[in-house]
Amino acid sequence: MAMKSAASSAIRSLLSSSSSTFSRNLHAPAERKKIVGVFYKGGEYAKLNPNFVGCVEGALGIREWLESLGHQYIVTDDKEGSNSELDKHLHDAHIIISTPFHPAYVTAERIKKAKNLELLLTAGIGSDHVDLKAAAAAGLTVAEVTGSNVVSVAEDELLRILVLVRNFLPGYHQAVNGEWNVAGIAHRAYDLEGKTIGTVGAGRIGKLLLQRLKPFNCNLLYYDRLRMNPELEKEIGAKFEEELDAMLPKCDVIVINMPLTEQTRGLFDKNRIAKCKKGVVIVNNARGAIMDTQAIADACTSGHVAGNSKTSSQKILSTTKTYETAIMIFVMNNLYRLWRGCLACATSSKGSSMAIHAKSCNDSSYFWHYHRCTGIIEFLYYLGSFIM
Ligand SMILES: NC(=O)C1=CN([C@@H]2O[C@H](COP(=O)(O)OP(=O)(O)OC[C@H]3O[C@@H](n4cnc5c(N)ncnc54)[C@H](O)[C@@H]3O)[C@@H](O)[C@H]2O)C=CC1
Repeated sequence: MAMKSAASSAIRSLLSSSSSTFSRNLHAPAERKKIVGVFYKGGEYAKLNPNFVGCVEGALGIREWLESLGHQYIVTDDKEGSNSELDKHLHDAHIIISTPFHPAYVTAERIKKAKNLELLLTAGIGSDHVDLKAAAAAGLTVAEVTGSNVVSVAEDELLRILVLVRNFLPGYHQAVNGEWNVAGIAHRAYDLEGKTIGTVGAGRIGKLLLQRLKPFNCNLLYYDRLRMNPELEKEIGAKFEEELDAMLPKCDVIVINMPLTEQTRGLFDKNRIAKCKKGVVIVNNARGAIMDTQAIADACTSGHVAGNSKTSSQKILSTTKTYETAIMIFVMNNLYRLWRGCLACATSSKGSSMAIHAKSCNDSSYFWHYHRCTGIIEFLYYLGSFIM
């Protein structure tokens, strides 16, 4: 209910907005649109929290609004293969909404089938599930809600660093199994204080992580194609590294916070992992494909990497046999974090200041719109500009 009333007030304030994107579309003739939302099933958990809207049952809390405007809103979790519910609706869908937690992979083949498609909207961060070149060629707009869950993610990264550096998991398993073997934990449990921690990518999430790490009295480094302004760098207390390969051997902990692009796919291959300090802890917050799965599994096996935490979708869990094997072997030093659908529930309702980061693919060179908006409003703003 809270989300629904937030949505209604957001829409009311958007209607009074004089923004060019919005007013352009307000003057366009009203057309009944077909919107397909692809989310994971909430199941029993959907009933536990009325604000848990990021699932099929919650439908992002926008069903009432969309239907009151005469639009058709199909919501499904069935997205794989040509017989999927998603594919059944592709031919006449105008808008597809998806999340990185249960991504609808919009391939060139799907784009070709979707003759009416106008907007691919991610209720979250990252558009790597969309074939951007094919979307650009088809004149589609691809938009994501940059900044939407960055605090949740930065806090989660801090948690994962601590879990691995403090060697929390074996202790947990001992407690659960009624064991007491202090040496089994203590031989590789460390303090964060005094450790060198480097983030590869220091954008919204990377910066928040560095800010959170400052009180731990660590030596903080960052590598990014863009350097922070000197005041911010000083405030955060992190040192800029111009070369990734020069930073890696210095780090006890490496956190990956950059998007998956053509430049970053496979960035952490065998050779690059070999450049890291022996016993390094790696927390990959970004997409799995930045890391060579076999290379990281091998490095865990050899002990070159002492701890590894990655985010993953279920698909990767169930299909990457090699890595599953590695998980079995290295259950103690691998922390495998499943993406969580905390987005719409925990973060957007806070109404913190955020930005829409929309890639408008009207020609082959993307140009970028930036709108400063508030929480869930940014998502509705972009959707509204296509349907009202
Ligand atoms: N695991 C999770 O639950 C989540 C993961 N993410 C992932 O985290 C990534 C980062 O998110 P944000 O910090 O919000 O993005 P952002 O766009 O604010 O920051 C990304 C940073 O990476 C840098 N960068 C990009 N390509 C680079 C390259 N080739 N070389 C050097 N630096 C490069 C950019 O300059 C920028 O500073 C997302 O793209 C997404 O894949 C985001 C949200 C949730």
